[in-house]
Amino acid sequence: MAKTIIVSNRLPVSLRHKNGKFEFKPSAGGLATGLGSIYKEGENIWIGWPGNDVEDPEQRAEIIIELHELKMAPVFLTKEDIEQFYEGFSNETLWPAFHYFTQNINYDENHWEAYVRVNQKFCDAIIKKASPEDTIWVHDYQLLLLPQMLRERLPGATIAFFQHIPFPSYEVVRMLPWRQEILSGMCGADLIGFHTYDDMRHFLSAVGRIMGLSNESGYIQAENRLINVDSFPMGIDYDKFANSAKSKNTQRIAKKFLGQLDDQKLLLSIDRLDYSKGIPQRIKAFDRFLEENPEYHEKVSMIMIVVPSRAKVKSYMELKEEIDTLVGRINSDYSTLNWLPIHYFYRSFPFEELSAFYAMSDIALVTPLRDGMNLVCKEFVASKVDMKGTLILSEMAGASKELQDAILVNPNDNKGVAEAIKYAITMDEKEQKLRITSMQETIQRYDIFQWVKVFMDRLDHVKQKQLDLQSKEVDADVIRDLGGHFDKAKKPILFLDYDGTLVGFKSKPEDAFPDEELKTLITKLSKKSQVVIISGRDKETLGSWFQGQNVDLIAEHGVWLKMNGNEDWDAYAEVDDHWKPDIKSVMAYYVQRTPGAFIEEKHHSLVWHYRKVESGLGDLRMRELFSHLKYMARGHNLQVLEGNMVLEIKRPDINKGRAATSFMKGNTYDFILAIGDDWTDEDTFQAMPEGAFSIRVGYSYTKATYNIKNSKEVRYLLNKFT
Ligand SMILES: O=P(O)(O)OC[C@H]1O[C@H](O[C@H]2O[C@H](CO)[C@@H](O)[C@H](O)[C@H]2O)[C@H](O)[C@@H](O)[C@@H]1O
Ligand SMILES: O=c1ccn([C@@H]2O[C@H](COP(=O)(O)OP(=O)(O)O)[C@@H](O)[C@H]2O)c(=O)[nH]1
Ligand SMILES: [Mg+2]
Repeated sequence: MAKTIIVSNRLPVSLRHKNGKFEFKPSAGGLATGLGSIYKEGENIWIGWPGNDVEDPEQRAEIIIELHELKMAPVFLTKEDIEQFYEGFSNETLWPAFHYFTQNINYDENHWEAYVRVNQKFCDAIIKKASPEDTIWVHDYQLLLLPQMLRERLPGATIAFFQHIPFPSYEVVRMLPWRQEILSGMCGADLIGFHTYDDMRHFLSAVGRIMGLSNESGYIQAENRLINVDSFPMGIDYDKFANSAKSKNTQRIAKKFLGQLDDQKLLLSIDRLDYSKGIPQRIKAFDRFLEENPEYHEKVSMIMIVVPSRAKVKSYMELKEEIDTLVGRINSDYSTLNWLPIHYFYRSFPFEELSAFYAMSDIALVTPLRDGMNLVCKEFVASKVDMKGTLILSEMAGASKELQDAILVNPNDNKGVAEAIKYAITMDEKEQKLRITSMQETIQRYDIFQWVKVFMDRLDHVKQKQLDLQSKEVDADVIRDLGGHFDKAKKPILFLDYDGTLVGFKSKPEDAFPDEELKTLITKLSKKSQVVIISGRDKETLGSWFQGQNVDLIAEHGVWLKMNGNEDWDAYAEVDDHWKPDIKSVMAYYVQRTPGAFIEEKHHSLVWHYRKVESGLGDLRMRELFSHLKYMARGHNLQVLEGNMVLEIKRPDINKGRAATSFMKGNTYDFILAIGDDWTDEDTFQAMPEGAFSIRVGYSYTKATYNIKNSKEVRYLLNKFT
C-alpha cells in the first residue's frame, strides 16, 4: 500500500545525552503536531536527524529500534556533517541569504560539498524505505537538493516540498554560486509550497531567470513534468493552545507567576536566539519607550524568552553577547528594588509554562527583521481566551499577511515600535476584543490540520493534472501506432509548423534556418508523403529556406500558398495593409523604450519581438503594448495574439486552420497528421477532420490528440516514417 514519508532535517523528537545514556525530548514547534496527524497513520513514517551526533554503532542500533516504535527513522549526521552541512551551509549560507542578511553569507565550497553529500545521505535513507508509488514530503532549506535526487531514483513517486523560511528576491538568489543546482534540486518536486505569495513569486521569478522556465499561474512546465508552485500559510494547533489557556493547570501556573510580579502590564517576547528575530532592535525600542514615558516606569515590564539555537555558529554567539549587554544595561539603568524592566530567560520552557506566559501577558511583541511565518504570534492570539490582549507584529513576518488586525510595525523603525508599545498599553478593551476576535477567526479556520489538508489536496490535484497530460504523451506505443497507419496509407499528408516544431527557438529569428539534418529528413519524408510546411513566417524566408524541396508552403499563417513545383506564391487572402502605419508607430514607440525589442513586418501582420529583452521587463512592456494594441485593433478589425516571446497583430480571418481546410478541399487523404507548438497551431488542430491526428509540442493544454516533448522528439518521430 502506498504510504506517506515525511522528511525534515530535524525529527519531531531530539536526542539528549544524559549521564552517558540518551533520551528523546519532543522538538519545539508546530510542525511536529501538524504532521503528527499524518506520520502516525498506517505505514507512514518520518525520516530525519535525531539531533546530536552518535558515532557508536551499538547506540545507533538502539536508537533505530526506539525510533521505529515512534514511527520514525533516523539519518545520523557525523560531527563533520553537523559542522559543514547544518551549521555551515544550512545556517551560515542559506539561512542568512534567504533572510536577506547578505553580509552574513559564508561562501564556502567545502560546506557546499557537505550539503550535497548530506542531501544524498537523506536520499539514500529514504530510498531504503520508499516504494515508487509513495508520497514523499520534504521540508525546508536544509534539503533543497533532495527532491531532484529522489526524482532521479524514483521517477514516478509523488514528491512535495515545503519551505518554512522566506524565499528571497532573485537579486539575492543570484549571489549564490550554487543557484542553478539549488533551483534544479527544488524542481524535482511536483508541488512546491511557501508560506506567502511573495515567497512564491520570488521563487517563480528566480526559476524564470536562472533556469529559463516560465510559468502560467504558478504552473511550471519542466521538460517532461508539470510542477505547481503555490502559497500555503502554515497554521497552529489552535484548539491545543485555546484549551490549554482555559485549563485549570495553566491558570494555576499563570497565577503563580503573576504572584511573583507586582501589578504591571506585561509585554511578552519569545524567539529562538536568532539575528533574524530582531531581538536587539526590540530591546532598543522598549528602551526608548521607557525613556520617553517615565510615567510607565514600574508599571510595565517585559518577559523575554530566548531559546538557545545554533550556538556554535559565530553570528549567533555574537548576538548572544549583544543581547546580554543590552539587557544588562537597561536593567541597570531603570530597575528599582521592586521593578525589573526585562525578565530575561535564556532557555526553553515546557508547553504548560509557555501557555501560561501567553495567557497572562497583555501584549506580545513579535518584531522579527524577517521571518518565514512566525508561529509564536499565532499561539499568543489563540491563547487569549478572555479576548483581552494586543499583538504588535512585524510586517516582515509571513504571519503579518494574515493578521492585519495586529498593530503592524516596521521592526527597523525604533520610534514606530516605541509608539506601538504605548498604543498597545493604552488600547481600550473594546478595540482589543475586536482585533483579537478577527485574528482568532483566521487562526482557528486556517489551523495546522487545515494546512496539511489543503497541501495534500493540492498535491493530488497536480498529480491528476500530470496524469491527464501523460496519457496524451507520444510514447513508443503511439509512435508504433502512428507509424502503422502511415505505412498503410496511400495518400498521406503532413501539416508541419516550422518554429518550435521542426527547429528550436533562437534569439534571432533569422538564425533558425533549417540545418542539414532537417533538410535530409524533409527530403526523405517528402518521398513518402505530401508535406505542407504551415508557418507564420513571411513567404520570402520560407521560400528561400525550402527552395528545391518537394514541399508545399503556407506562409504568414495562411496568407500565402506556394504549391510544390510552382515558382510563384498565390494569395489566399487579399492584401490590405492600410492599418499598418498606425500600429507600427505604436510598436516603434515600445521598441524605443525597450532595449532588445524589435519589429518584424510581414504582409498581413506586424510582430513585436521581446525574446532578447531583459527578462521581466519584456513581459511588462508586452502587457502594456497588448492593452494599447487591443484598443486600436478594434477600430481596424484586427486581432492581437500573444505568442512565444512575441506579440502579433493581424487580420482575424486569416489563420492556419482556415488555410489547412482550404488546402485539403477537394482531396481525400487517408492519413492526416498536424504538428505545431503554439496557439496559432491550435487553429490547425481544430480544423482537422475526423480521423486525423494532431500533436502539440510542449505540455500545454491543447485540442491536439497528443503532446510531445520538443522539436528533437518531433524529428525522431518523423524519422520513423521514413
Ligand atoms: O532546527 P534548528 O536549527 O534548531 O531550527 C529550528 C527551526 O527553525 C526554523 O523555523 C521556521 O519554521 C516555522 C514553521 O514553519 C516558521 O514559522 C518560521 O518562520 C521559520 O523560521 C526552520 O525553518 C526549521 O527548519 C528549523 O528546524
Ligand atoms: O520555550 C519555548 C519557546 C518556543 N517554543 C516553540 O517554538 C516555536 C517557534 O516557532 P516560530 O515559527 O515562531 O519560529 P522558528 O523558531 O521556527 O523560527 C513555537 O511553536 C513555540 O511554541 C517552545 O516550544 N518552547
Ligand atoms: Mg511554431
